Amino acid sequence: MISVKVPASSANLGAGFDCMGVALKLYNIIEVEEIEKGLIITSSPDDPSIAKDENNLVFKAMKTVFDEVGWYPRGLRINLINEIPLTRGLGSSAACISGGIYAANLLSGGKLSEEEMIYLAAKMEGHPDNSTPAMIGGLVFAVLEDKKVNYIKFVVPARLKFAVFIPDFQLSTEYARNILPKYIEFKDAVFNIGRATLFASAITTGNYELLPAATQDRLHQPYRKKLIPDFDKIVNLSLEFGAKGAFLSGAGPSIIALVDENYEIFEQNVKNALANMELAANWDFMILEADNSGATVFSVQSTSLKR
Ligand SMILES: Nc1ncnc2c1ncn2[C@@H]1O[C@H](COP(=O)(O)OP(=O)(O)O)[C@@H](O)[C@H]1O
Ligand SMILES: N[C@@H](CCOP(=O)(O)O)C(=O)O
Repeated sequence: MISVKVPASSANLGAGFDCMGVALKLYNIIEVEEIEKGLIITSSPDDPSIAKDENNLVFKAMKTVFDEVGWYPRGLRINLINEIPLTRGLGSSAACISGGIYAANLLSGGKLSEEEMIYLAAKMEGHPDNSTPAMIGGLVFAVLEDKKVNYIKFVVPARLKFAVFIPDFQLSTEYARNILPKYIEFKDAVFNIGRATLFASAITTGNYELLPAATQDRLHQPYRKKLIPDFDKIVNLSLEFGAKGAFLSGAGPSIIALVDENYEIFEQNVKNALANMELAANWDFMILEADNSGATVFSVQSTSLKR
């Protein structure tokens, strides 16, 4: 049996719609083994939206690898141990896709290179901003081209923390993409290019004072925040308590605030504020570090199946 550990991810990071994302230290574990025949899928905790048949996202990702390399297991057992909350903008689907591809490649003899796995994952997800950090870790700048992903991985220092606000309601990425406008104004494109470029420079040079300005966005947040009650309240309280920027995580509904050395005071202030605020939903709060490793083998046990 092969166990793979794959991180959550937060995409966009303010201005970098579909091209910037970071892996976070919150994980799913995918256990896979070849069996005599059939497909057995188990999951804990279980969730009705996790398919137990060929529609399961991890299985679908594994199948793209088997089709690519022309090797198929006789049967397959998949066990999912999920820590990443579903449909909250923390890359649960990208974790399934990148983790499934990584596990299938190991099971089928490691024929695909890292670059090939990154490309397959981004193609399946439709954008490379979650799948690439889920695969290789770090904070990634990535563009999906015809046959490859062009990307740069930045190893995030432990000093930078990601304060994550997770509400008790879901928002599917598909829905949150469909409500975006087909066209945007030239000035809004210019606004985002400037901020995304500034973000890339500021984060990689440690100029965190620039991050509140560099994480402003006009491409997706103005539209999506209407679907997230109290979005502005949470962003504003984070900035008041000294966050270096606060924005929607992926397509939402989770919100991320960037915090550096003073994260313990920040955490205390936020917890007190959340306990005393009138909010439409319940919001979970946790402080995470970036994961700089991506999908990794957790354990390998030899299987009794003989070919
Ligand atoms: N652990 C899992 N196992 C199987 N499918 C999953 C798992 N986690 C997420 N998914 C699938 O991904 C969907 C959520 O994807 P998406 O809407 O993109 O949200 P997210 O922001 O969490 O990636 C779920 O409805 C489910 O179909
Ligand atoms: N760039 C995508 C990112 C979606 O991330 P997810 O974690 O919500 O799946 C978008 O903004 O649609």
